[in-house]
Amino acid sequence: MSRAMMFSRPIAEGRPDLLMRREHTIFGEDWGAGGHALPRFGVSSESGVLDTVLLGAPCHLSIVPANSVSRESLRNGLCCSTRHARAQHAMLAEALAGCGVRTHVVPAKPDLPDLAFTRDTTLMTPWGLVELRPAAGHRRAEAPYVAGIVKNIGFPLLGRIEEGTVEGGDVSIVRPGLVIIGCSGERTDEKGAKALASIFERKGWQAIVYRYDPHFLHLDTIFCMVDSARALACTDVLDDDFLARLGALGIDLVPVGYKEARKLGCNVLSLGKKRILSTRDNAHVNGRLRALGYEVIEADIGQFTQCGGGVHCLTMPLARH
Ligand SMILES: NC(=[NH2+])NCCC[C@H](N)C(=O)O
Repeated sequence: MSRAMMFSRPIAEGRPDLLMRREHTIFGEDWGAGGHALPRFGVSSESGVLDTVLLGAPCHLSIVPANSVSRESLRNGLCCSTRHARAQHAMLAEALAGCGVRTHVVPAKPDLPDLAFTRDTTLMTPWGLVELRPAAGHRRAEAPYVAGIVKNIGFPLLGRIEEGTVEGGDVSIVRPGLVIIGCSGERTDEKGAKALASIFERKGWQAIVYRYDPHFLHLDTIFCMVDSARALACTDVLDDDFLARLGALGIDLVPVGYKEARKLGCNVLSLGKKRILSTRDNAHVNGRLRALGYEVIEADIGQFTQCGGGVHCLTMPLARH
């Protein structure tokens, strides 16, 4: 699909009110004479070249005992330094910018301690942004807040999840036409998974719902695409039927151990063109990726991993080529 198609077609589909402007649509931010600028948007895979990403300011980050990793951090007496978190986050943003990725940052809000984990509250699809429905009580208010900011920047909203609960860490847009939705029953539940699946199915996509144990916070802590046909996978944890299904879908798996997954070793962000943004603490996983020919860019994000989230959780792609 040409770049122009990729970004212009969904605009018309997601925003019927913009149909009339379709003829002015040129790839990028140019709407032609008299039109409003609409940023590049649309994500149809986890590994297309990353153009634009959403980050959230971590000024009020704290370790909320809402997942197994963060509870362990608290047991071990760890705590957050917001100064340190901000410095690490700035480095992450710099690493992205250094790779040619545009970033938008959602401003911090005192009552939203996990706002930096932008992955979970909204989801950019090929057709526009979906406001998700977090299950975690302390994260519920993030979704409308973040969706409002993204809309104000100029990105089109496709809709919102109104039934059940869905968090974006459970969504893997594997490749055009195929999405996998993790469902632990705690963060993403059956109703929410179904509601999100139907958005994709209505567009002719296959949506696979994978049920797993809620000990693991989100699917992206145990399974993460690094390429159109390769994923990091905590193979000891993922069940055999699912592993077989991934194999049948032509997805090659790079095994990641349970302890590495707890350190968010699976939780990487593909920048496309065999470039992976990963956590500095996961030397073993990074080494394996390098041996497979990937360029691995390491980010020191210890302040965030102790809260249970890694690079994938801290980033929500808004546009990929
Ligand atoms: N996509 C992810 N895995 N996000 C991690 C979010 C971590 C956050 N502390 C929470 O419990 O909600």
